[in-house]
Amino acid sequence: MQAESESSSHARRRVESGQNDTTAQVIAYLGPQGTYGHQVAKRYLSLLPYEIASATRLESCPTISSVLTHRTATHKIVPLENSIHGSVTETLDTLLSSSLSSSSHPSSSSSSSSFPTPPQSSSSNTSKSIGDTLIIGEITLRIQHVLVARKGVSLSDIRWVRSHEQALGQCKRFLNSRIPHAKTQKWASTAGAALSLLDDNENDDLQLEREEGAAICSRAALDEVDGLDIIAEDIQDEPNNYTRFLVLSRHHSISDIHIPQDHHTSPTSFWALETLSDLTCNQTPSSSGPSISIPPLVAVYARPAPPDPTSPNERTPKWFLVEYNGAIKPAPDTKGVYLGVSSWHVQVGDKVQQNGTEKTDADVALVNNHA
Ligand SMILES: O=C(O)C(=O)Cc1ccccc1
Repeated sequence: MQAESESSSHARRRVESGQNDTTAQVIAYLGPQGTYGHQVAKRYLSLLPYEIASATRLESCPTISSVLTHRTATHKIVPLENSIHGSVTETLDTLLSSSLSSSSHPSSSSSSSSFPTPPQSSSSNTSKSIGDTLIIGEITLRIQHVLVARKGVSLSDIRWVRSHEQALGQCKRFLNSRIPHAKTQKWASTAGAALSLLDDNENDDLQLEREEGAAICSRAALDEVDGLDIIAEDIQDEPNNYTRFLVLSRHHSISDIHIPQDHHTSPTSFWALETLSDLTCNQTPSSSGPSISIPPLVAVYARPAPPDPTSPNERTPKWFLVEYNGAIKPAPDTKGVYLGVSSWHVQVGDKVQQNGTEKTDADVALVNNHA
């Protein structure tokens, strides 16, 4: 593992002074090995200073929510959004539900308060955020999917395809045009779906025939298993297909966060909000009405919230994950729950040069093409 000089000496000082117990570092990711999350976790590990990386292990979790609610992980990797299929709903739902609830969010009922003003301690009102971890950075991974099946199975045999719902959504065009009769089945992860094709004892409600099944996963998933072949490659709807993964860490204080060299970007802050009116701040009365200032928004991700039993006829309530430009740290009267600042960004995989023409079905490479 390559150490980065500046950060390594910083880390060494911390290790020597006993500030950090580097023996218990865990990076939790959506497993099993061979998922996209696993690739990102390995990349993140390679960015850590040597002293920290050598005392850090990767830990596979069965679902995205179990990554985020992992009690002891010091680092967590979760997908946030994809350039083709959009938000990763399980990530949003877990971030929002573990941060927001009427009992754990006393400020939600107050009618006016000022928006978070710059910094004090970043952990002051964050105790209910995801296991005391905060967002610290992000890694964007280029995603190229393959279709895999048991050895000897060809595309014309396929009657069902299983994968993570993001992967199924990113390959819709291929699925609809090449195997339109195939049923799709959501699975917890891409690599998990691939592995399941080999499991003869799997309790399968749909009674699916193994020889008629395929899974969408990364090429790397096949490094971990024997018995599967690639039957089509590069099957995502766009060659430029990217997923943005969040990196969360226990090390909240800026002096403890390792910022990979050359990867600084303008910071963005993440907040969980119960209502969009919590966006407003600094409401100062004036002759023309209240002037409302909202920090520059990068994105608002909305998800259904649990229904409110006291007003059953309300429109479906929503919760929001909001991303602001800048490092906006919590103040005591802050509305919403602070989830951290992404202060660095690593891009894995180059952008594909496109000549402006749309990808056709013929561009999808079929391997063992008996279709
Ligand atoms: O299932 C995986 O491999 C994941 O890491 C989740 C995912 C699935 C598809 C695209 C990006 C992330």
